[in-house]
Amino acid sequence: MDVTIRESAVAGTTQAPPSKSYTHRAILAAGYAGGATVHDPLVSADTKATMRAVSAYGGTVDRSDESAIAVEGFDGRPETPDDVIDCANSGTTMRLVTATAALQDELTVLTGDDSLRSRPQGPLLDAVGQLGGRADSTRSNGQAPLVVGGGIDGGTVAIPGDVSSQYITALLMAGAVTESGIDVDLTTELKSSPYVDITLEVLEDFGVTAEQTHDGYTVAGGQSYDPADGTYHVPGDFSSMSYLLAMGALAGDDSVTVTSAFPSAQGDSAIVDILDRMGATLDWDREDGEITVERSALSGIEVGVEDTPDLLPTIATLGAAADGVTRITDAEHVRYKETDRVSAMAEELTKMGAEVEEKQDELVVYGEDTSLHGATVDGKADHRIIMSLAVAGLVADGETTVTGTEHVDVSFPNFFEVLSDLGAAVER
Ligand SMILES: O=C(O)C1=C[C@@H](OP(=O)(O)O)[C@@H](O)[C@H](O)C1
Ligand SMILES: C=C(OP(=O)(O)O)C(=O)O
Repeated sequence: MDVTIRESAVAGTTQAPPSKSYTHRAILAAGYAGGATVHDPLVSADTKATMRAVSAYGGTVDRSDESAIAVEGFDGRPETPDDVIDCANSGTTMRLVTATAALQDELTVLTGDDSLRSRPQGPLLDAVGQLGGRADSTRSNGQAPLVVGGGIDGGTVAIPGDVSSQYITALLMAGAVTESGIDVDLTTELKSSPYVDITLEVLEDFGVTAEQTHDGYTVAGGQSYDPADGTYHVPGDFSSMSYLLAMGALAGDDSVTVTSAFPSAQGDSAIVDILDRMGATLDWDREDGEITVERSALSGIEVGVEDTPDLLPTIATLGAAADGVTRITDAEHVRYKETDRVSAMAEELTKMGAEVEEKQDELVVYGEDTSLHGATVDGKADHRIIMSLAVAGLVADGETTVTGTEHVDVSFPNFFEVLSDLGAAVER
C-alpha cells in the first residue's frame, strides 16, 4: 500500500505504542514460566510471531482481552513443535526461540520471510553447537531456514558481540532453564548492549538472575521463571516514540506531547538527548511519563548508534532537515536489519533532495544548502524506513509517496492513523 504525505503540521497528544522488545521477552518469559498475564502488550506482526512460537512449544496464548495477553507456559520444558515455526519478519523472535529449540532433544525448523532469511544467524548456531546441540542452516549459509535441537544442558560459549545482541538475550533466557547454566564470553565488543540490559530487567521481573561478568554474561541453570503476582506490565516504546518526537521537532504546530514515556532500560530513550543536542525545545517529565516537543530550528550533530541502531533512520531524517552536517557513526550493524538501513536511508533521502554520503559504518547527511522535496520513495518493506521517510515527507516541499507502508504493522500498526490524528496531510 502506498501512502502520500503532503507538507503539513502536526499538533496534539498521543500515546506511545507499547515496547516491542519488552513484549517479545515478556511473552517468551511467560512461556518459560508456568504462565503469566502480560499487560499492555504490543500486538504487532513481530510479537505475534513470538506468540506463535510459544504456542508451538506447548504454551497457550489467549488474546481475548484487548489490554492483556494470558499465557500458559511450557514450564521450562518446550515440546517439539508439530510444524515449522514461521518467525515472519522478526529477528528477535528467530534468535530468541532458536535457543528455546536447542533445549529439546528433537528438532525444530525455523523460517521467516525473504528479509529474515537473509539475516545473520551463524554466531548463534555456532554457540548452540558449542553447547553440544545441533543447529544448522539448511542452505549452509548461516541464514534461515534453521534446524535446531539436541537438548543442551548448558556450558560456556564464545560468541562475537558485534553482529546482534539478540544472540546473548537468547542464550540467557534459555540458559536459566538448563541444568548447569550458560556463561557467555564475548569475543568482540558488544553492540546494542542496552537490549541485553532490557533482558536482564525482564529476567529479574520474572525472578530469574543473570548478570554481566568481566568477559560477558552469565546465567545460572535450574532457575524457574515466576513473575510477582503472575503479571507483567510492558512500558512504552522509545524507538516508536522517536518518529513522534521527530515529527514534533520538525513539523510541530504549537507542540506534540507523547505519553507512556517512562524511563526504562531502553537505549533508544537517547532520542530525547539527541533532539536536545540538535537544538529542539523539548521537556521530558519522567514522573508523569510525558515528553513535549516544539517545532525548532535543528542543527547537525555527530552521534554514534553503537547502542541505538534502530534510531539511525530517524536521525538520518532529522539530519536531512537540520542545518549543517549530521554524522551518524558506529553504524555497521545497522546494515543487518530488515534491510540494510544505512544504504536504504542514503538512497531514499537522496531521492528527496538530501545530500548524503554512505561509508561502511557511517552515514553522513549534509543539511547545509539543501531543502527536501517530495518524491516517490521505497519503504524497502522495512517499518523503520517507512516511518522515517513519512516524517521527512512532512517537511518536504510538495508530495511524498512512500511505498509498501503496510509493513508498519511490524512495530507500530496504527502509525498512519496517529499521523493523521495529529493533523498531518496523509492520503491512503
Ligand atoms: O533485542 C531486541 O529487542 C532488539 C535488539 C536490536 O538488535 P541487535 O541486537 O541485532 O542490534 C534491535 O535492533 C532490535 O530492533 C530489537
Ligand atoms: C531490527 C528490528 O527488529 P528485529 O531484529 O526483531 O527484526 C527492528 O525492530 O528495527
